Amino acid sequence: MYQYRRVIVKIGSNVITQPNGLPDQERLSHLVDQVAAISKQGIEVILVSSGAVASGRSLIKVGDKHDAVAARQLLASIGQVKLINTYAQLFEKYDTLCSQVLVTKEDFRDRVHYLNMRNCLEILLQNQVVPVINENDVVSVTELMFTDNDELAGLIASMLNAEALIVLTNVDGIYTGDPKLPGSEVIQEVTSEGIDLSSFVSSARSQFGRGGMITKSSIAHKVAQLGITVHIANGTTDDILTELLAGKAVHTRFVPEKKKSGKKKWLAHAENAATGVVQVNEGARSVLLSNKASSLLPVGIIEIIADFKKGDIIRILDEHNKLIGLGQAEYGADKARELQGLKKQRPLVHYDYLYLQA
Ligand SMILES: Nc1ncnc2c1ncn2[C@@H]1O[C@H](COP(=O)(O)OP(=O)(O)O)[C@@H](O)[C@H]1O
Ligand SMILES: N[C@@H](CCC(=O)OP(=O)(O)O)C(=O)O
Repeated sequence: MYQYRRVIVKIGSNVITQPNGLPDQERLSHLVDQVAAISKQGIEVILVSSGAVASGRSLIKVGDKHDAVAARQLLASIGQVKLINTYAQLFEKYDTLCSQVLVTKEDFRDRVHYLNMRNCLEILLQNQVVPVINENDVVSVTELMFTDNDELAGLIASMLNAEALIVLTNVDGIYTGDPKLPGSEVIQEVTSEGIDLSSFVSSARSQFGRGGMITKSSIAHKVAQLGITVHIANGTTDDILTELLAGKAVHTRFVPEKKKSGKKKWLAHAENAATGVVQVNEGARSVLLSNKASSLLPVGIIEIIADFKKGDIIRILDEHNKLIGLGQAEYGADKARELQGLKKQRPLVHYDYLYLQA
């Protein structure tokens, strides 16, 4: 039995799309029934729902004169109207309002913008509204795109301090091999020191999925590291949400580590907003990655690789150029070069504004 107060539920394209590419209205309706049931238990639910492109396919035939990006924009822009209206009608049966929130990666880059979005979502939840979030496919093309809605769901779970992220896909969880092969089994629990999933997870994606299990498992790892439980389960299984929360559904659960602060959660997803890059020596690396709460001190810095200003987000590399963390700089690159290698100097990044990943 899982006791959660706030849960993000991500619904993948394949869960609500029929094999012919059209929306699966029955599945959508059953999922809303389940969301209504768990909301009645006092759990706040936020939906991150794919399905705009699929819904668009049911309304318009895209000629081959458009490239893939234009076709996706066309289908998603038309389809989102149908998708959100379907949700609104389904929630109306429970006297529940839902809302539409369309975002791009840019919305998470700037902290003020990020906080504005978070405030709006909190106000919606305070008014018992179910936010239905999706990527704004009309404007987020190429570099502005999330890898897929798994990444978006991870960002939202971190932003709203959810206790759990439930990722609904079209398989029971992460398998020990190709889910279609008879010998493959569902991996039911994943811990940070546990098995390396990369040998099990192939780049294969389902018919309408975008990210595949590779993005799902890497996002799940990162979110669990921030202290949020991640469940990957089969959204096409009847009663999956209610059964999972009751501890009865076979699925993959990522065990959460110690809860990180809101600022650290924001930093964890902020690599795209980073400007500066600094390289630290082995001594600094081992202190930073130890369980001791340490700030990044100039004595451990061996090179300022890319410039930055006070307050910027910087990437922290070890001697092998591996990213070990992200942090907010207390002062700019010029000052950092002056203090580089010196003892007893002000930290470049204070511990509270430092996110580290082994
Ligand atoms: N080890 C694995 N276990 C389970 N699924 C896997 C694995 N490796 C690859 N996959 C594929 O990942 C797909 C789910 O990801 P994706 O297609 O992005 O779905 P969604 O639309 O839910 O995001 C599965 O349908 C399966 O084909
Ligand atoms: N914004 C897109 C979402 C695409 C996407 O991320 O799909 P999936 O990998 O199935 O979650 C849509 O609504 O179709």
